[in-house]
Amino acid sequence: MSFTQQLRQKADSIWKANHEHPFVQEIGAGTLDLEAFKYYMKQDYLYLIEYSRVFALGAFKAPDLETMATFSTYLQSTLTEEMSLHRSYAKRLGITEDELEHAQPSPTTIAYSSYMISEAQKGSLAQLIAVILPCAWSYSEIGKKLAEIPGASEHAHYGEWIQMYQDDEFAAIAEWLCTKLDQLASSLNDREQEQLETIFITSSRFEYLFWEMSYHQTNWE
Ligand SMILES: Cc1ncc(CN)c(N)n1
Repeated sequence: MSFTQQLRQKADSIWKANHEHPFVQEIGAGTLDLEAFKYYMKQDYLYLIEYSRVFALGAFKAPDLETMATFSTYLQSTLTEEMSLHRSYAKRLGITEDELEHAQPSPTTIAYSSYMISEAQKGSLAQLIAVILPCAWSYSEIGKKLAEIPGASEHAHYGEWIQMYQDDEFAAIAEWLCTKLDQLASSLNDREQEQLETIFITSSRFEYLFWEMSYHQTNWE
């Protein structure tokens, strides 16, 4: 079993909880409260700005031009394709651009984004990948699962969200990150591999907290 498959297995109970979270389930059923979705969109936009910075740091830390170019491609696709999904939803749901870019980040958004940026800045390229891998990979898994529900991808509100994350082009990001991390981990000792596992599990837990925060629309007050 590859290193990243082992990580996935170790985080399985957290990932199951993410898949089963009411926010995710109700997107699939088309019954999610639209106010919770709007709240999520705003917080996720802020999160994606920081997530993009991690791809920029990946390009900076890349050991070769091919790796640098791929990080740069995914930086670009997050800023344009993934975040235009949010911009398009915002327009449709009556959220102004100013509201989208300047929403008050919730404690969970701050904690998760700061954790990502901190690990990416202080750590190796392998640590940087371990911190963003659950983001790319779990959304791809969730998108593909929800797309199996008849009619879910055509839902008036949530269909577009499912279509974005079930796409093979989106899945390619996680696949590439897995390949890179498997290569990098193969030359690491047990202690360094355990460090990557801790980071991967922490990000997986933050993914859960992000669904929770969105479902309950929690912020400072
Ligand atoms: C919180 C979170 N995690 C991951 C993704 C997928 N890029 C996202 N949009 N938002």
